[in-house]
Amino acid sequence: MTTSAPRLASGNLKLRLASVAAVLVFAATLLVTLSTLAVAERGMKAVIGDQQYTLLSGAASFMDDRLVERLAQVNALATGIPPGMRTDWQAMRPFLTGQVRLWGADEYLNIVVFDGKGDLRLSLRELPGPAALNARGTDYFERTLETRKAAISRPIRSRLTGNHIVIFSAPVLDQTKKVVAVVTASVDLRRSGFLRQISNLKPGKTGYLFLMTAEGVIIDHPDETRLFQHVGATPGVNVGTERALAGFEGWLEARSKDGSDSIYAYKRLRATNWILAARFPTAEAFAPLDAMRRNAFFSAGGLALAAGLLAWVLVFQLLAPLQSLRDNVAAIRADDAGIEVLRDGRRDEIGELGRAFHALMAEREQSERERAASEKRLQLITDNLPVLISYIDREHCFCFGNATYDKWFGVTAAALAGMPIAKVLGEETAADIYPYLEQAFGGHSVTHEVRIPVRGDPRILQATYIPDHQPDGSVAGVYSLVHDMTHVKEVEEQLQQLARVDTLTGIANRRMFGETLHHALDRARRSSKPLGLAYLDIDHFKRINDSHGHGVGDEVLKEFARRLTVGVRATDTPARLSGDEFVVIFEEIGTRAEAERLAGKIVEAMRVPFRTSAGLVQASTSVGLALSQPRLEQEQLLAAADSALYAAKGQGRDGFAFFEG
Ligand SMILES: Nc1nc2c(ncn2[C@@H]2O[C@H](COP(=O)(O)OP(=O)(O)OP(=O)(O)O)[C@@H](O)[C@H]2O)c(=O)[nH]1
Repeated sequence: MTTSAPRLASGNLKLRLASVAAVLVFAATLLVTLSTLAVAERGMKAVIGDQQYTLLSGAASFMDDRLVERLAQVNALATGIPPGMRTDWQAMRPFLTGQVRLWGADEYLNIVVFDGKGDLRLSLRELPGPAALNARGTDYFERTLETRKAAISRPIRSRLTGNHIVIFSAPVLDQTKKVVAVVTASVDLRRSGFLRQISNLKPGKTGYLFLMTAEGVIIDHPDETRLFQHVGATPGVNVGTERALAGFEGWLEARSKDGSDSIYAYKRLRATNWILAARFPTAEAFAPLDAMRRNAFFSAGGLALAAGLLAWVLVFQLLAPLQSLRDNVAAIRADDAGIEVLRDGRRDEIGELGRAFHALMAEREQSERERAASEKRLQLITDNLPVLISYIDREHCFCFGNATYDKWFGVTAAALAGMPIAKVLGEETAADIYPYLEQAFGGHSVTHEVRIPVRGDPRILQATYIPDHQPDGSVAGVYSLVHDMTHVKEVEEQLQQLARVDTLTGIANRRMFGETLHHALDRARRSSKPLGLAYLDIDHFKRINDSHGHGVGDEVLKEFARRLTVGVRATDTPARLSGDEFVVIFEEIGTRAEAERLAGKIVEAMRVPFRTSAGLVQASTSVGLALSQPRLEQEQLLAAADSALYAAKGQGRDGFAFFEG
């Protein structure tokens, strides 16, 4: 098992997953809490806003009631003036005083009566200013005159007293419904208890109510400098008030001109169309909410932290089996444990994973065993083959080699790995085989022979190089198969030798005769010394065969060849051409006489009876002689000798004849 493979990842994944789960749970809890808080805040704002508006509506209704009540009161005073008294200012005073006393209230600053032209006719209280006053041009007087109905003035700063007042006016009509007098009752807005009462409704400690006309003139405001000022007189914009002037009623959140956020509520008075407004600074309104938010934030944070921690612990525990699976796999890889530890896992997906691993590794181990066995078999075969098997890389070094290298060169397989060819086979041999190797690296299978001494014994080896082609077409290395051809070569040589020797007689056969004659003729031409050729045939050999059998015939042939061999010079070559036909090449014969002498010697030698298994056999031979000439071809020389033989036969056999060209 290899140990160079990358190590298994450490337990970071478990830690990371647990941390991610913890952070997610923490974030989710915090998010849920904060969004719930946001919803609660919105709800609370609505509650506060609605509450403000309800209170304001109550106050407005209260003011309306008071205004209408007073208007009715003044109207009742005016219409209650007896007909004879309507322009009798003197008589009117005690009447009015009596009536006002009846009301039992001190709510009016003064009751003043103007005539139809607007001139002041009667004042129940003493006026601090000039006695001559005219009401023409005032909004309440003109409106009363015009509508002949009771009216409420816009808020006014009294020219007489400097008080902030409103005036309730009612017409006094004569029988012709003409306005003959206008009764007015002035009310000090701020002292009458009319605003004071509603100011008790101010929201919180920093909130307040304010009142303005439909046109935006401030009637009541805690900041006295703004009284009777238009709202626009203070720089800045209050969106709420702008909208209220445009007709909005209800509550909203807006930024005040001083820059702080507030809840504003607006309600119009029915009697005067004035706008009663409440401002409740958000800072105070939501102070409890802020505390609540802080508390909620901390408790949510705590809760989220606890939940996150819990998630962390749970995920850590859930992943523990995965950790143990990882540890088991690591132990298996380190050979500290067998794969069996994976089999008996939990009954869940991780256990499944372990069992799947086990199955996979069992299959792997099985195929590993099979591969090892097959490799062993192959190793056994290759190591016992009388063949060198190796793989040579591009650096001309052996990558591996079989045991034959050890047997032949004394280099073990372990020592061979990485060893250069030159070191194993010798520099010279290596130089001889490099060209063939290069061809193999070029992508071609190559076979060549090489002579290498193996354990001191010169051997002829045949090497075959097979390129190891890669998928990309390159050649990574070369498989080398080398076998010893020495014995084959020897046999081959023997065979070749055999092919040149006559098997029956052991002298040269026709083939060797042809080769020898060829070379002998060359030599004869170079030395200018002619050679002689004798063509021999055993006389009536058929008869010997016929009378003694073929075996005896063979014995005669063998003896004939032997006598021929011993009867000639070492430089001469006797050969059997076929059947009972023989030839002898006499090199450097010199003369015809010499040739005839030799032929005569042969004829003589063959007359001696042949000792055979069938007893002595008498035989003789006829010889045809020819001498080579410079321009005479081999075939012509042979034909000449044959022709001479024919002549010798014709002359009665047992003798020789010379070719007479
Ligand atoms: N025993 C034996 N006989 C052979 C062999 N080769 C050829 N013969 C026989 O040798 C005889 C040769 O006969 P020929 O050369 O035609 O005639 P011959 O009887 O020698 O007569 P002449 O040549 O006219 O003197 C034939 O009968 C062949 O069958 C052989 O290897 N062994």
